Amino acid sequence: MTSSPDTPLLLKVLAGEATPRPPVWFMRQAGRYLPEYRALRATTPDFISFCLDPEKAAEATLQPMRRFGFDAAIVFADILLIPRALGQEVWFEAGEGPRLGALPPVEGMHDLTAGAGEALKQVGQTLSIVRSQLEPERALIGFAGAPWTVATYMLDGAARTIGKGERAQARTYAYAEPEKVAALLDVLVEATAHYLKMQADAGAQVLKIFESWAEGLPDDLFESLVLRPHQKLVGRVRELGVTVPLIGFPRGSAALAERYAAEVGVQAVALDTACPLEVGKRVQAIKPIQGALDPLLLRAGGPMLDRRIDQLLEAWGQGPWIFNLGHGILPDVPIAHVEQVLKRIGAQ
Ligand SMILES: Cc1c2[nH]c(c1CCC(=O)O)Cc1[nH]c(c(CCC(=O)O)c1C)Cc1[nH]c(c(CCC(=O)O)c1C)Cc1[nH]c(c(C)c1CCC(=O)O)C2
Repeated sequence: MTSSPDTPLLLKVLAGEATPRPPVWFMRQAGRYLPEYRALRATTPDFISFCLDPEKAAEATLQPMRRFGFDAAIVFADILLIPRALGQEVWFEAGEGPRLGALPPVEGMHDLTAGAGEALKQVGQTLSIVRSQLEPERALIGFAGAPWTVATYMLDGAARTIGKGERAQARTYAYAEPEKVAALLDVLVEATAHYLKMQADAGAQVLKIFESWAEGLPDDLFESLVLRPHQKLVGRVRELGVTVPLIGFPRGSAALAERYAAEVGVQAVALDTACPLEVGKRVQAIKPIQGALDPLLLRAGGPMLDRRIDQLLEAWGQGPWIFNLGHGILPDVPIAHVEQVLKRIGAQ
């Protein structure tokens, strides 16, 4: 099917159409590197309350679109809204990141299946506001954390290791209490499927699944904690009638990325910074890829930045590819470096 001139580049790539340049958006493109974000954020210091204020969250989503004209907007929200909606306390310590209260018993968790639950309806409102203000040629992305990544936060709770690469506590549970962890993942699959459906109904044209903690897993755990739950989630999302394309991001698992691409029914695979160009090419032979500029190179800028963009264009530019970072943008990235990238790609 050929698309209209208004069809966003991102949707064209995800549908397998050739495009004159890769679509560009950045993970965490809304956020602290933007002075306008810092000013808006200061009006609601509590981060969760900010995420659940549809007017403010929509404004934060649109800020980077106005400034840079990225090809896609990603709704301003957080993966930790799901544990909160399920009944676990979530808060953010200034300068330290997320903290979670005691894990409620799986049987007692709130049911999110009816319209994704009251605790998340604001995210749908944010999406509707953004869609009504976004030009038709820009895509709107909704998202959720993948079951294992969200589970690591739920299991690690207030532990000091939270947010560290090892996810030591959660992984120990995965070995010591496999049935309990499997039951938690099943609850998350179901809740997340309904949450993603609600987002598609509210105007999200693409949905991204963030598996930020796929890193460092031995292959048997990768299978039980990542591959199988992603397959279940994709299956449930489709059963619920969602037709929009899905992007999976199994961060830190380049060695297993081809398997992920072949075995999980997402439409595209997002690759992280450490994924070799050769591996990206092999994944690209299976389905469209997204990635994977080093966020630290974006911070550094200069000729090395141009050189790497050229390398990425050379390696991946002929196939279906969405230009992005390998992980989130850092708060101290100079705005001029973002502009440098967009110019080099031909997007500005
Ligand atoms: C693991 C994870 C989280 N949240 C998210 C992930 C997966 C992506 C990844 O791996 O980075 C996803 C996320 N979080 C946020 C977005 C918004 C949309 C966008 O990408 O612009 C998205 C897509 C806003 C946010 N989420 C958060 C901020 C910063 C908080 C602030 O503005 O005060 C933003 C803009 C807070 C957050 N939220 C989370 C952490 C660990 C932190 C603290 C770290 C930090 O401060 O950067 C959990």
